[in-house]
This record gives sequence, C-alpha cells and structure tokens, in this order.
Amino acid sequence: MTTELRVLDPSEWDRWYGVLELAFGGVPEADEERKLWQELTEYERSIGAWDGDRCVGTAGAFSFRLSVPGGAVVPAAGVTMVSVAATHRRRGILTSMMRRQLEDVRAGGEPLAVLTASEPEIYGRFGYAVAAYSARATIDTTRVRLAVPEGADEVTLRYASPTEALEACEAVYARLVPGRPGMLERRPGWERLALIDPPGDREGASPRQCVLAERGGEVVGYALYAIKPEWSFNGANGAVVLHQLAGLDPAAEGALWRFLSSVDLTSRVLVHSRPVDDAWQHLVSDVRRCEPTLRDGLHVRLVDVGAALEARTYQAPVDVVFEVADAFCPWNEGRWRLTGDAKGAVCVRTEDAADLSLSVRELGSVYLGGNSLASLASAGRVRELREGALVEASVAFGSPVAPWLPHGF
Ligand SMILES: CC(=O)SCCNC(=O)CCNC(=O)[C@H](O)C(C)(C)COP(=O)(O)OP(=O)(O)OC[C@H]1O[C@@H](n2cnc3c(N)ncnc32)[C@H](O)[C@@H]1OP(=O)(O)O
Repeated sequence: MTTELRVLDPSEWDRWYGVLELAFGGVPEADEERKLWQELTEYERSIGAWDGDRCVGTAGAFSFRLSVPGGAVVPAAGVTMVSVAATHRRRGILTSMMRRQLEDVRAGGEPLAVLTASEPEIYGRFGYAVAAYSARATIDTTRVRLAVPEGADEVTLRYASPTEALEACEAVYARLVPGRPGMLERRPGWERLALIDPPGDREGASPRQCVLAERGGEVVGYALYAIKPEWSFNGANGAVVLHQLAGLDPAAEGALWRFLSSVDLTSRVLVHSRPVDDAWQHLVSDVRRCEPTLRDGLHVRLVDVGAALEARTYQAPVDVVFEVADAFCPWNEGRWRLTGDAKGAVCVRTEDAADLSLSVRELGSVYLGGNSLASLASAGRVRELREGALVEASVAFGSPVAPWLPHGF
C-alpha cells in the first residue's frame, strides 16, 4: 500500500475531519463545535494521508505563541487533529505524518511543537515529553472550610452572561499569560472556545454561568462554571462544575473560590484541569478531603534545541554543555553549550566536553520548569558527566510558578 501525504484543500475538510471523528469513536460533534474547529483549521498546516481517493489520516497544527519561564511568548506549533483510520492503523502512517510535520515546523522557524495527547504513550517516540501537569479535585464544601485572603471583602461579584463578559474575561486572561509558563497567547477566534457549551456535553448541569470579580469598577477576575443540581431523600446535594477561574491577585481569586464553595444547594466543587500549584490548595482547611489527582497536560517537543533554549530565561546562572540524542530529528543531535541567567541566554553548538547527557525528551520535560533534571536523573534518564552540573542545571531550569495549559486544542 502506498499512502500519499498532501496539504489539506479547504474543499476536503469535511471528509478529512470525518476521519478524525471516526477515529475518536464516531459520535458526531455538536454543530457549533464542529463549525468552530473548521474556522480555526489552518489549512496550509494540515496534512491528509490519502490511499487513492480515500482520506485515511489527519494531522493539523495551530500557530500558537506559548509563554515560557521569564515571561516571553514563543512561537510553537500546536499539534492537533491527529488520527489514522482503523482500517490503516499500525502501518507507519502516523510516523510519516509526524516526520513531515516536524520538518515543516523546523522550516517555518518555530522552535517548539506542543500537544495534548489522547494517550500519552503515543508521542514519546517522536520526541515529545510531558512538560506541564494539570490537577483535578472534588472539594467537599460540607467538610472543608476555605480561608479568605486579605482584601477579598473589597471585591464585589456580579453575574454576567458569558457572551457579554467575554471581552472583560479575555483582558484578564491576557494579563495572566506572561506570568505562567505553558499558557497560549490568544489568537483571534480562540476566545470563542469558552462559549462552546453544547447541551449534549453538560451531563445534567446547567448552561455555563459567569461571575465577574470587580474592584473599583475594574474587572479583576472571573469564574465560568455550571451548576449540577442533585436531590436525594436527604436533601440537596448539587455540584459546582468549574470550567475556568482567573484572578489578577490573591484577593480576587480568593473571593471567587469563596463564592464557588458557598453556592446554596451544592455540596462540592468539581475542579478540572487546574494548575498543580493552584491557590485553592492553600485556602482549604483539609486538602485530603479534596481528593486531588494529577495527570499529564501539555507535551513539549524541542524542534530547534538551540533556539528553544535561548527563548526562555533561567532563574539562576547556568553554564552547561548538553550532549543531546534525538533520533527522530537528527539535526538536534550533538553538543550544545547553554549559558544564561534571569536576563537571557545563549545556546550554541560546541566541541567542548559534555556536562550532562540526555535526549531531547528530557529537555522537553524540563523546558517549562514543571519537571527537574535531577528528578529525571534519578530515573536514569539524565547522566551527569561533570560533578555539580546536575544541581546547577536543575536549579536554573526551575520555575517559581508551575507550568499549566488552561485549555485543550
Ligand atoms: C495531538 C492529538 O491529536 S492526540 C490524538 C491521537 N489520535 C487518536 O488517539 C485517535 C485514535 N488513534 C489513531 O487514530 C491511531 O491509532 C494513531 C494516530 C494513534 C496511531 O496511528 P498509526 O498510523 O497506527 O501509528 P504508526 O503505525 O505510525 O505507529 C508508530 C508506532 O507507534 C505505536 N503506537 C501507535 N499508536 C499507539 C497507541 N495508541 N499506543 C501505543 N503505541 C502506539 C505503534 O505501535 C508503532 O510502534 P513501533 O514503531 O514500535 O512499531
């Protein structure tokens, strides 16, 4: 069988997207959601695998800008809509699409590729690694008290329709992007993702509701959530389903958490996909009763090791030589000297002896500061060749704020 890879023609989108839908089980998406994805598709960056006149594989990319430690936003290809028809699986079609895509990303000058994985096991072989995690929790508000940060009483809350509040929420979001690695600068059209709320996806919960936090007439935070009413013989047992929460300062965030944890007729807040260092953990009186769990969030692939390592800053001075292995993108292989600090960095090819030996995946793991080189070394995935280099690099690559991807793509 020969399969041809072609750039997607807009007239083929329905067939192309149909392959993806089928690979994910064949349940059609709601019209509003499908339409948004069609509008957001970057055709020139979307690949179809064709067996004759049959589309049998899909892979797309979005032209994102990703926040990195130090506050810069860096061009990153957001890999998306990946699928291979079950009739053609395990014949190397994904591998050929990933190769073509990474070559295109490199040619386009983006130093990074990022994705969220349907199954984390798929992408390691292509050089991706988990760089940011997300947390979920169920806060039992009948047993857990929430502390209130200073200033929360000066924050006023008001309901707003999610559509009307969108612009104000977006302004808050934009201010938060540089402060946390792993966030995506908003591209036109992407703000509408938060408004996609098909009844079929609500699982008995209300349409999305929005509360704005204001101080002195300025919007300083917002929460987007739904209420899932539940009644038993013993009374009300509803849940607050949190979709988004953002605050410009601790008082704004605290006021929103207090609001969500005290909605009448509810007994819990379902927290999905939040940063692992989220403020609620420090506000609750009993974290064990919140059942926190962790999962992989953003996977990162350094497409151009030198440019990627230069694009972020380092929280302590660092001067190390990495010996990098990268079987899938051999242009990255070899020795790189990274010199940098909190102001900037230079990363160039070198013939000097290596201090640390690793693969491009380990660099992806630690790129946003969500994993440590020392921790990877404890699993045998980083080798220290000069004494002291591991601690030096581990400290330098860290981030005071955990990386986090607020939404999928
Ligand atoms: C970013 C995103 O869009 S994530 C969405 C990914 N898509 C899905 O999960 C939809 C359902 N699954 C699929 O469409 C397909 O099974 C895909 C895309 C995951 C894999 O496509 P294939 O063409 O079968 O992959 P391909 O033949 O290139 O496999 C390459 C290697 O990866 C392995 N592999 C592929 N998929 C998986 C998987 N789901 N779990 C574990 N290993 C996998 C193969 O075994 C093979 O290993 P080998 O090189 O050691 O032999």
